[in-house]
Amino acid sequence: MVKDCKSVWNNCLHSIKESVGEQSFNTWFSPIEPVKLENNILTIQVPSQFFYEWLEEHYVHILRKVIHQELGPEGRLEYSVIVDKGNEQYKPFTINLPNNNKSNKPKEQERPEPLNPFALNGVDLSQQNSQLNPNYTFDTFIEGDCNRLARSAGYAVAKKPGITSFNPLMIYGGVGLGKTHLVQAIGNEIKDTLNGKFVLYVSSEKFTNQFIDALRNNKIQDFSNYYLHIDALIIDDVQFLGGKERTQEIFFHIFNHLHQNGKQIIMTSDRPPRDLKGLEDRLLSRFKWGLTADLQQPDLETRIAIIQNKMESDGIHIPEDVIEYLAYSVDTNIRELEGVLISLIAHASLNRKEIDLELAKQTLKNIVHDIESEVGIDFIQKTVSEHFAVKIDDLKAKTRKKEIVIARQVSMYFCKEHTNHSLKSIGYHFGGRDHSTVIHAVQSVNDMMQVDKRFREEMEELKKRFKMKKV
Ligand SMILES: Nc1ncnc2c1ncn2[C@@H]1O[C@H](COP(=O)(O)OP(=O)(O)OP(=O)(O)O)[C@@H](O)[C@H]1O
Repeated sequence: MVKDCKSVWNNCLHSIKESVGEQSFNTWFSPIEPVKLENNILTIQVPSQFFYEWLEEHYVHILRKVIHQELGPEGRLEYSVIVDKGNEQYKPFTINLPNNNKSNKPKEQERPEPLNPFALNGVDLSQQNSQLNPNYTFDTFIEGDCNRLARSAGYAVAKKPGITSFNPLMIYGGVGLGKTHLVQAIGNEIKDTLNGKFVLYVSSEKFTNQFIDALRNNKIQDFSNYYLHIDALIIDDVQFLGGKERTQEIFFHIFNHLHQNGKQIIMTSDRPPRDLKGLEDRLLSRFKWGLTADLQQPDLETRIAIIQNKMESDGIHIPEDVIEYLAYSVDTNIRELEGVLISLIAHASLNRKEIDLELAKQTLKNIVHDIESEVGIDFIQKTVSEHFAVKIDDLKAKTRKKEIVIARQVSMYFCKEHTNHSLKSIGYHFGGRDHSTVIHAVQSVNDMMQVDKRFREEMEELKKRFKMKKV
């Protein structure tokens, strides 16, 4: 009896259905079309390269088994894959399923109806925007020591997406330190300079939810097609993917595809890749392929510049001493600083008052009290350096001049006494010194206070300054 491709494939499907779950069957096998059967080779048509890769990775053993069942040990399977090259027509060709390590040349196939690469869950997303906030640009992102590397790497990527070795670019840092702002600035810059590029910003949470929806609605193909057509993918808060195995799996394939095709991937995380929990090793190792750059807590000067810039762009005038007061008081993160600023402005406008130091202190008493319960390292460095008449920069420099060494040790001592910073973090704020230097400084100051009455009194005076800072 002569076998035809349809009946052979139907028999294969029958066996496959018994081995895979219903959802997987509907997602990965229902869309397949048998194309022909020649010389004991069954050719099946799959909607995309991605689809082929997925089958190859997840179902190759089942496919091989059912083909051998149907066509005997010499039976083979070939794929016909629909390939989309940007705006060109689909150009189908055939890929050989690894079987007995034989391979065939690609063959042309007709595709009845092209897929819409921008359709996701029934919605045509080509009409939607990139989810980028136009206010998050490089112009509004203030540069400081805390973000210099991340910013300049981001700028390089924005000018040549997919071309620099910073692919992927991973930006990490604590809450409210500007990760989203920076990666969106990169996205906006790519869109501005490279017209027509498809840039997408998506949070990992949204990506996960879209994937779950696609699974539920049998739209995995649309989901993957959509993501595979992106020129620059910005994915925020990847730590959120931890423990979500299936989402990681599809992200892994999307990542590989985009990377192999020279597309740019930009990610953010609240911690460095080595500390990400619940992420597969193969994904983590890819995260480290490009460049990882961190965002640190901004120093005083950067905080002042951020406030000035925001007020300028909002057309609001705030006196210098108020700006400095706010910048001193709120050294945790920029979102908090912005929150305090908004409260102050609201308070002034509701009560029809001028913004001055008094109003700032009054209005922000409660908020600032919480934040100021910890005196900042910047404030200690400033106060101590003024007291000893040395430059703040010298506290962080290598110089071993006696008066500077003392000022540095005293500053470290107060940082240890009055802040919650770890020894390591304190050392970091003093030119990257290690924790043993901080221990030594604290010990030296304690020793000096024991033997030198004048020094002890001086220290008592300084201590009051830190206490007075609390409102
Ligand atoms: N360097 C900067 N210059 C100007 N504004 C900044 C800077 N860094 C952060 N901001 C502002 O601080 C706020 C918080 O930043 P953003 O939302 O980007 O932080 P995040 O690190 O993504 O926080 P989360 O981890 O909570 O998502 C935003 O309004 C942002 O514009």
